[in-house]
Amino acid sequence: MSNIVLQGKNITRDYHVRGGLFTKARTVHAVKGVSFSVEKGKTLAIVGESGCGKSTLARIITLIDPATSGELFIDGQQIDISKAGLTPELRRKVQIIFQNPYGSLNPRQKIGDVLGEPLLINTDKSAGERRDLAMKMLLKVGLEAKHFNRYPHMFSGGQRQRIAIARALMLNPSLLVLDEPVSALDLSVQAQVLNLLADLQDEFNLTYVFISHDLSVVRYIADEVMVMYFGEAVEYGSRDEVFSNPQHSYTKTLFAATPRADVASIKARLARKAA
Ligand SMILES: Nc1ncnc2c1ncn2[C@@H]1O[C@H](COP(=O)(O)OP(=O)(O)OP(=O)(O)O)[C@@H](O)[C@H]1O
Repeated sequence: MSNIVLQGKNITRDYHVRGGLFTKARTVHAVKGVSFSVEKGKTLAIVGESGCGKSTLARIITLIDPATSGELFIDGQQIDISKAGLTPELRRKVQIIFQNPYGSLNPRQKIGDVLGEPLLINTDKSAGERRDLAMKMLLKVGLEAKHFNRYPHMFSGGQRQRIAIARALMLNPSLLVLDEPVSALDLSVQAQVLNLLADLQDEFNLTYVFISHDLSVVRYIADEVMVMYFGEAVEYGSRDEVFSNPQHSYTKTLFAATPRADVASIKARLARKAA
């Protein structure tokens, strides 16, 4: 059996922007024929500067937005990406985590209910089973039992991202798309959340697509790296290949502009934790 969880072939997305009083109508080629594949238990990082098309690609992979053309396969099954919307089966398999989880947490819902909701909607588990599984997951992501009955505003940014991760895992997905998941967090909290993601990946054999503009984070988390530039994948390979021998002039410029201190700091923290 193939070990590929996610495969994209020639994915393209054009946006038609209507003209205004002083501007002409135009087409934005946000994603231009991008292909990739990710094996089970591995992380593909998609990196590039603002506007390069990485979020558009994340929204296509999670069927939040349709593609203009191209093919997408999840667990070997071809998905119709010409229109948006996940089927119930795919909703179990594919989950997305955004930069700011607060926007997707209902301020009037207690965390226990936030975590139980995917089970309520997608399974026929009893209230007691949902409660037990929600509590288990809460502890798994490093939160405490006392947090179960608290509301989203009572948590820090890092804790909210842990809640979002816990909620995403409630249905045992095979693929997690993480769109700038640590960008809004302080560096020390970033390291903790990255560490948690790495632990969960090991434990559940999760597959990640990790979208980031931050090379130091990508260097830590990725197995494979795809660099996007104006909608195109200009570089694609294993992390070590891409970082040690970048081929495209854009990648070289991007790397030259990245401070190395961040990587060292994150690694040092992770090493301390592991010790
Ligand atoms: N709904 C839309 N309508 C028109 N153009 C869009 C739309 N969404 C994105 N774009 C354009 O598509 C291109 C890619 O945008 P996208 O958000 O995917 O980039 P990004 O690399 O994720 O940037 P950022 O990190 O700032 O979100 C940009 O030029 C953007 O302006």
